[in-house]
Amino acid sequence: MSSLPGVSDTFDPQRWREIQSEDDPLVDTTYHRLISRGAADGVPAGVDLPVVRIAIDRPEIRNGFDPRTVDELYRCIDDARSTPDVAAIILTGNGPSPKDGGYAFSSGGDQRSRGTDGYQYLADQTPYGERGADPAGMTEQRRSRIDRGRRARMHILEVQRLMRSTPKPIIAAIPGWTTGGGHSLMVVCDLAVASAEHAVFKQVDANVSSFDAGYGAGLLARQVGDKRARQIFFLAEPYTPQEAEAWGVINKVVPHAELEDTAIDWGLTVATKSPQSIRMLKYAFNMIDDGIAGQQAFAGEATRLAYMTEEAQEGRDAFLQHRAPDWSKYPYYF
Ligand SMILES: CC(C)(COP(=O)(O)OP(=O)(O)OC[C@H]1O[C@@H](n2cnc3c(N)ncnc32)[C@H](O)[C@@H]1OP(=O)(O)O)[C@@H](O)C(=O)NCCC(=O)NCCSC(=O)CCC(=O)c1ccccc1C(=O)O
Repeated sequence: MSSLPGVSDTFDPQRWREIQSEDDPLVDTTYHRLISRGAADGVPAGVDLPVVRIAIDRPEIRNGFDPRTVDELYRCIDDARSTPDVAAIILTGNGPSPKDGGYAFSSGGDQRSRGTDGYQYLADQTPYGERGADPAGMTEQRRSRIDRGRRARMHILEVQRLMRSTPKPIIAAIPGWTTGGGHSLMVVCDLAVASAEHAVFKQVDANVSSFDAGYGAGLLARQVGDKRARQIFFLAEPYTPQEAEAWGVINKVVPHAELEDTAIDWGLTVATKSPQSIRMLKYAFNMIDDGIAGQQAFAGEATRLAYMTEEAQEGRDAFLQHRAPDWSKYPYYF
């Protein structure tokens, strides 16, 4: 775990305030809100800016994630998703490792926590959802079944779905190794910038008998083309940030020292755009690959837009006033 406030060598503590929960403190991740430096940001120093930074904070194991890490990622992304003045989210990995100086975005599932039916919480970790679900009088058989289901998880996939349905761009800032489930998280991010000196990509799933056959493989193929995606998975060879950029896996390679500033600049640039346009565009980009779930997300926002029209308000008012709606003012646009 990194010692705050210098959580990473590309992290500028002057630009961030920590978001922490006293009741349920984050252990495996860090969560920060961008704040103004004053004149350089055009608003008084210390004022919140519309970008957050979420980082896996397990540099000793190349930011591999276990079930608790996954719970925390979910909590942080959900908080950022539902904070109305946050426009963009940076997802990264803290580092370098205090053990050997290695950098990582994420090495994927913590293989030490992998059991026979999923990834296991350690004995001292409280599985998310444990609270309030322990009815008295439970039989031993039922308790054992529930415990087993709670303790063996595959829920990084829930994080992927949350990232996908979050109507705000998620920017991967990639300081180093990006492998396995970490590679898949990067694929699900909307934009990605990587360190020229330290980023290395390698899709190792098949080396350890795992396979992200969802977004990790399917969306990657959409991004880089079918043959290249097969190469990345079947050969599991390391590839460079320059190759990642050329193949379309990431958007840009920058000097390591500029990694987080570039991600911040992109986040702040997104924040200058129309929130409605960004929301509709993200869902539009997702829709073809997400099937009816993608259509539902886009359609929900279309419904919100429709609710803003006088025509929709006439429908609501007519119902509440026990009268027939009067559509006569509204043309059949074509
Ligand atoms: C990432 C490496 C290529 C980096 O290599 P290197 O720089 O030489 O460092 P190392 O000396 O190997 O590593 C340093 C240190 O970290 C430990 N470590 C690294 N990665 C992990 C990890 N994933 N789990 C546990 N420990 C890890 C390593 O053992 C060293 O420890 P020491 O004590 O110092 O020896 C290289 O490290 C590497 O290849 N790592 C393993 C990558 C890997 O196998 N990842 C798992 C792939 S499978 C996966 O991610 C599936 C999870 C998932 O997303 C998923 C998919 C589908 C359904 C559900 C799920 C889910 O819910 O999880």
